[in-house]
Amino acid sequence: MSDQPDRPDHETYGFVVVSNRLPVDHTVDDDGQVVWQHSPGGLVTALEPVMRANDGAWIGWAGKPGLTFEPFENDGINIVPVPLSEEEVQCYYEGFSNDTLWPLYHDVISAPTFHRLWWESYVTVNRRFAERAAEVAEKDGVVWVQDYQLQLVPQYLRELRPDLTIGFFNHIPFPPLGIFSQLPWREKILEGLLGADVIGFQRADDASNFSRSVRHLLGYATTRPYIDVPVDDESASLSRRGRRVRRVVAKHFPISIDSAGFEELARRPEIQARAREIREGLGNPKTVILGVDRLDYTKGIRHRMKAFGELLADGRLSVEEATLVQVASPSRERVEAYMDLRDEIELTVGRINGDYATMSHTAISYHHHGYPREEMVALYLAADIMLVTALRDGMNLVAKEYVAVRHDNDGVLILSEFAGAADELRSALLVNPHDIGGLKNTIMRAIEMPRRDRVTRMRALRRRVLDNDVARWSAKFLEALADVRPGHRIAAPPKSSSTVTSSGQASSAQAAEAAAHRIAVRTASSASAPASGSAAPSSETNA
Ligand SMILES: O=P(O)(O)OC[C@H]1O[C@H](O[C@H]2O[C@H](CO)[C@@H](O)[C@H](O)[C@H]2O)[C@H](O)[C@@H](O)[C@@H]1O
Ligand SMILES: O=c1ccn([C@@H]2O[C@H](COP(=O)(O)OP(=O)(O)O)[C@@H](O)[C@H]2O)c(=O)[nH]1
Repeated sequence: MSDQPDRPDHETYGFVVVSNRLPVDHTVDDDGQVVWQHSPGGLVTALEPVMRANDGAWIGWAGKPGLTFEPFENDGINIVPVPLSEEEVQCYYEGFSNDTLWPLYHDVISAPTFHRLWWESYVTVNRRFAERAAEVAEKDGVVWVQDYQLQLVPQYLRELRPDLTIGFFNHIPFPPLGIFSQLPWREKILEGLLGADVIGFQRADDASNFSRSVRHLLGYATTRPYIDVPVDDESASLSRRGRRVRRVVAKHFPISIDSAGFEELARRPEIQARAREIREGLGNPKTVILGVDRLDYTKGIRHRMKAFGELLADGRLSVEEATLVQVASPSRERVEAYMDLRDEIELTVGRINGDYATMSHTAISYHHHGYPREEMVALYLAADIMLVTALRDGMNLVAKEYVAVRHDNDGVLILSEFAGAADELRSALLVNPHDIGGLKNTIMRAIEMPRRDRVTRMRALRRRVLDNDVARWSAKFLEALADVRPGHRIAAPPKSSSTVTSSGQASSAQAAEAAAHRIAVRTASSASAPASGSAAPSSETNA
């Protein structure tokens, strides 16, 4: 156990976020210049505004193997990179994280692979992230660990720095006991997570699945939302069974987006003009249907194409009436299941377009590309129907973004009941994507829905998304952390991002303020870092 020295010889922070991915990826452009590009996925979308509002540090991997960087500042965020070797990218990231845990935690839609070597790499990398967090966290600080790639970090970090308050948030589903039990290292994963003070999940079902696994596999007592973890510490509190325990909270905190930020973009004239241009480019079909996903087998892209293709085949739709725009942003491209999926989808797009497209209208406008936020907002504005058909999804922020930008109160959201967002967005048209007949009927219902009904539904959806934004999510999580360690001084500053709710109130600010009253706010020490975006690689490494 190495407690943080009172005066470390490097920058430390009162609030530290640890995630596999940093908000920026290291890329090199055609002229050989280093460009820090926005990283893919919802985790980054959600955490960026939280980090911008707080003077903390973000620890993570820069998305390329073999590179080491000094800490730097990018766009107002202090970045502390953790290196991964080529072998670790293969075994820890592509292997254990994305070919073992990802399919296992998403209903085994694809078969998970179990390799002992991958597990060993996962352990090694989790230790490295924990050690880096132990170095940069201020005494009595808050460390907030993110997602399934880092489930052992809370335990290792607690061993290294018992003074810290540790949170963990799982962005993907937590599977039912029957599925989780397949994992050869299941107890180790549970023990790893239980190093945290608060373990957050997207849905109430995820939290219940986790508590049930703890009860059955570790035999610890659970009383929702608490889990009593036995400890060898005479100062720890006594449980009802007379054992010394540390009390951990496991509950749901549905993640969200910077709703006001998205709405603000949608009100810009140039983005509205771009939306019109997109529709014109598609030949002005009566209805534009939009899908936006990482190219991932959990997203049900095949199912939605099957449904759309059948509607064209049945003659219930024509390409003049409806175009499906599918953005499939590149993801995990070296994992076999993702390569197979890409082949299958692109074959399907080719077939459907070959059969039904005309010289003036395409059936599916397919884009294997990652777009910047402004273009995403223009696409959302251009779309009459947003089609989210995930077979299983932690949350699905795309659904919330679509709602946030529709300040005209128009547009229809079709949402899979297997996406976490379906727990909150009950006024969407909810679908079971496995039921292709039902999906086809729902698409037709959305196309034919009278404006009055569309507006009623969209208004209700917007209330949810504007009131429950990402600042409120982080404030609630940090508040739960503060409650778990009463009397313990927490150095996290939970400031809010600027947000106005549908009712015109500063909801996130209020939530954050409430949290702030319960937490002794202390300003984190500031980072001395190279100028914004100017980090230079200090060495090549095979970490
Ligand atoms: O980092 P990658 O391997 O490229 O993957 C991108 C991210 O995908 C996952 O996102 C999840 O988090 C979202 C926000 O909570 C949620 O809406 C979505 O349902 C999840 O799938 C993954 O969990 C992240 O760790 C990845 O960075
Ligand atoms: O071309 C794209 C495709 C997606 N996204 C963003 O990626 C995130 C996807 O998050 P979601 O929770 O829907 O799914 P995930 O990819 O995290 O599983 C959303 O913020 C999208 O706006 C983006 O910026 N550009």
